[in-house]
Amino acid sequence: MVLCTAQEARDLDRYTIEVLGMPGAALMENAGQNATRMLLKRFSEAKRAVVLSGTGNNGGDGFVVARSLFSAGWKVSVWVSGQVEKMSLETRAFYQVCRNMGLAVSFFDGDRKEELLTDLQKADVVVDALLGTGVRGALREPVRCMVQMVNEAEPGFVLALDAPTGVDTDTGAILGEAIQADLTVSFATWKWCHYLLPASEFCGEVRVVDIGMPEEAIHHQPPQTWVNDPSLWHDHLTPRSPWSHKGTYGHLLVLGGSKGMLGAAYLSGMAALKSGVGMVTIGVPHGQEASMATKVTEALVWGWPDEGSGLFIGDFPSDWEERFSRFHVVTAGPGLGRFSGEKAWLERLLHCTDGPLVLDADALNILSSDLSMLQFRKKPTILTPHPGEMARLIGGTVKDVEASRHRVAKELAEKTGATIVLKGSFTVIAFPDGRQVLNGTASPALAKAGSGDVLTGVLGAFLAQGIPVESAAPMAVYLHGMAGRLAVRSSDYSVLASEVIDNLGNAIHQTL
Ligand SMILES: NC(=O)C1=CN([C@@H]2O[C@H](COP(=O)(O)OP(=O)(O)OC[C@H]3O[C@@H](n4cnc5c(N)ncnc54)[C@H](O)[C@@H]3O)[C@@H](O)[C@H]2O)[C@@H](O)CC1
Ligand SMILES: Nc1ncnc2c1ncn2[C@@H]1O[C@H](COP(=O)(O)OP(=O)(O)O)[C@@H](O)[C@H]1O
Ligand SMILES: [K+]
Repeated sequence: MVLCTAQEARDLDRYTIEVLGMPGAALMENAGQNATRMLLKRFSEAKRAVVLSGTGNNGGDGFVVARSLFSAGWKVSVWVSGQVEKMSLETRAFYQVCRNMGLAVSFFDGDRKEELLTDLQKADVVVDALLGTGVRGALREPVRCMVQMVNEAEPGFVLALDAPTGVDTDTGAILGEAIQADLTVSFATWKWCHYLLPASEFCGEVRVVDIGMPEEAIHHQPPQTWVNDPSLWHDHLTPRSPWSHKGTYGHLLVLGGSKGMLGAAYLSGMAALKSGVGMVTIGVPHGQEASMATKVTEALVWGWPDEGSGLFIGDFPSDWEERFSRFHVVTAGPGLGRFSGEKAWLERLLHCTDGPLVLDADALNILSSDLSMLQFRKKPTILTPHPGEMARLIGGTVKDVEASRHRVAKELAEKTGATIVLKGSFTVIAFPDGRQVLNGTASPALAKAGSGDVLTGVLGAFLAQGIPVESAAPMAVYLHGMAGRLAVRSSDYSVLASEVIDNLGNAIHQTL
């Protein structure tokens, strides 16, 4: 499913209407009808509704909802935030239909506050059709006053059409005040405000409905962002062939597991094995080999120079060249630690890894000192920072990252040529060509140390199975999030990273 900026949504509408010849009124009718259907699913008995309509096309959707609820036997009153003369052509047509059918339509210019407030307080449902993607700047009167009154009246249920009035479609900022919705029905595509904070907290549940926009419009002018779902990568999640063997599914090297952080590399390695990779070698400092070997029996363990410290040192093992030719993918970071000679070590790793390379955790912190190291890479590099690591990579703060996570991820991907997986409650995957995928499958159960190490392993495993990064990254993030949800038995307080690993099989099975 596509995710649009306001401009992209306008371009899609324009192409559908002006090039494909679809009447704008038909789209508006579909939008209003499908939003009404969502409401009628929730309320089996006729209720009292107040519809607040603006003079733009969002208001037109509101008039369609008002008429449809009225026809379904609801008591409906409509309040309009401007004059008839200001209405767009289609909106005016649907306003006229409401008048012709005898619906109560009032105009609000700030004078009839008491009347509007009483109406809002009596309503079971308020439909917000004041502003949609056409909003510009801080709310002006009388819209601002109407928004404030809805929030004051605290109606039982608020349905917002396309977006709650008062949120900026593209930045997710609040334009002074915003309507607190219970349900937002978005038309044809997702919009950024449904994901970005603080706007997303005003949307309530978000459902996207079809408005009859032909797929052709989306193919003609593909937006830059997609919401993660299996249709993006399902072709690569195929049943395993009965003729396959371990060599079919790739060999992954996991580098990490320094003294005191053995568990991180273990989690990555186990997650990779549970995600179908054929073979895993875990590279740990020499002193850690025995402990790792007793912890994981299914992986090979390879000792790296450590000078007896249990930490990596800035050297490679003598047999690295011969070994490296056998690995299809390398992941480095979980439990890697910081060590002397680390920058030269990472530079060498970037040079000698001939396949995809996933960098996480301390590998990212080492990289932060000099992003130009990435310029040598010919094969895909994937960086999987959490917001703290991302802040170090861009030389900013976590606040900068969280205020605009999609923008910082896109900029870093374009600047470095790497794929960026910026983790969080909504993980953003940004590709160097500007495309992005936003993930919504995760769970706060994953907000616990070790979850990121699991993701690194899942991603490494899919890449090692030959899945291109454009599919492997969204696939790994989606299934990791789903496994996090499936791991919740009693409470999301209690989920362990190892339980997320145990549920990867269920997540894959449910998606296959
Ligand atoms: N034909 C189409 O293009 C379709 C559009 N659709 C609806 O149309 C909406 C977009 O319509 P529009 O582009 O007409 O825009 P809106 O209806 O979202 O808003 C435009 C109106 O809001 C006013 N306005 C903008 N910023 C304001 C502010 N800060 N304070 C007070 N008033 C403000 C403008 O003066 C204008 O009158 C979508 O969100 C969707 O709901 C749907 O009906 C589907 C089809
Ligand atoms: N509140 C949340 N909702 C959904 N996913 C989350 C949430 N908090 C964390 N996650 C996910 O959990 C993982 C945490 O990764 P990270 O912070 O690197 O952990 P660690 O390095 O300790 O393993 C990421 O995939 C992130 O997207
Ligand atoms: K709205």
